[in-house]
Amino acid sequence: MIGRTDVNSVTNWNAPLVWEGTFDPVVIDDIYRRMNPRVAVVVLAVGKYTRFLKGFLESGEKYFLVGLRVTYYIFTDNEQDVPNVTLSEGRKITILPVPSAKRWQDVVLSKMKWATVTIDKQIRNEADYLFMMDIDSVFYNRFGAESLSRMSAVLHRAFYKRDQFPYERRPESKAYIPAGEGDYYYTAAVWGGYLEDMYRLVKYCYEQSEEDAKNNIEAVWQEESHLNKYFLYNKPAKVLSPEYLWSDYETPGSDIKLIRISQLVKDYAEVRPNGGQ
Ligand SMILES: CC(=O)N[C@H]1[C@@H](OP(=O)(O)OP(=O)(O)OC[C@H]2O[C@@H](n3ccc(=O)[nH]c3=O)[C@H](O)[C@@H]2O)O[C@H](CO)[C@H](O)[C@@H]1O
Ligand SMILES: [Mn+2]
Repeated sequence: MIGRTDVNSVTNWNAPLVWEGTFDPVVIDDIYRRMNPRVAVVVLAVGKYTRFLKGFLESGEKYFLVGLRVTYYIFTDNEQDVPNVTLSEGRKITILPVPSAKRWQDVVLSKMKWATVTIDKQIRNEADYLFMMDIDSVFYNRFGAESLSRMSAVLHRAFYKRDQFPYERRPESKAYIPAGEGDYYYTAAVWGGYLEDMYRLVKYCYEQSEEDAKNNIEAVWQEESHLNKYFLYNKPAKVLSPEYLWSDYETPGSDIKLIRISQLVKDYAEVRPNGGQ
């Protein structure tokens, strides 16, 4: 392995910043397969978003933590639409019913509530690591054990080359970050870590957004704004490059050697209950 000289492979707080070429997949896989951790993946598929389940699960079986134990926790208001996907050994699906919603904003915020409640009730006894993921995504390449840590966050592809970030700037919101602060902007569409650390964080996002709701305010990027505030003051143990969440809307530059997951192109107005971006 030669390493990389065209990108930073460490953050300014000395956490690893993971890019293709900065780790040896064979060595990492060997270490983690011996430890054999149980990994939970929490996804919501509410309303028309059940259409994304098939592609997500089938590609996940090909590329996501292959050889490790994975349970997909699918929160949906439409159980009948969950496809029958053949899973590899040691992997399973758990379906959890949630109510339908009138606003997409309520769905994305409710991720934090359902994750908190279900970790308490069930997942705590079934997993060592937990990932939160958007369902409108497909795996294109290896997303392996190099992604695991106490807390791993993914750089948002639209902001990793910038120094201006779309944080919540209204002091009235719990997600408020003052101007001039902040080192990175992370996506809320993929993040993961040790079960108990993730529990603390999803609960934090849930409670902060509840506080905001009481004060009649909603953070500019919903749960993503609260997540970014948490990570500003509680640095992730590992940062994953935008390889770990790209988007089919955009062609990557030469620093992205491969795309591991990508968000699909979708008709926002058609797929969301209340339309809109
Ligand atoms: C790449 C990225 O940064 N993505 C973020 C961005 O995503 P997107 O604009 O891609 O949001 P989105 O429409 O994918 O919604 C996020 C997720 O919520 C679920 N869902 C949403 C609506 C619905 O009617 N039914 C349903 O199941 C589903 O799992 C979906 O993947 O903005 C969202 C809201 O601020 C979240 O922060 C996402 O993580
Ligand atoms: Mn999405």
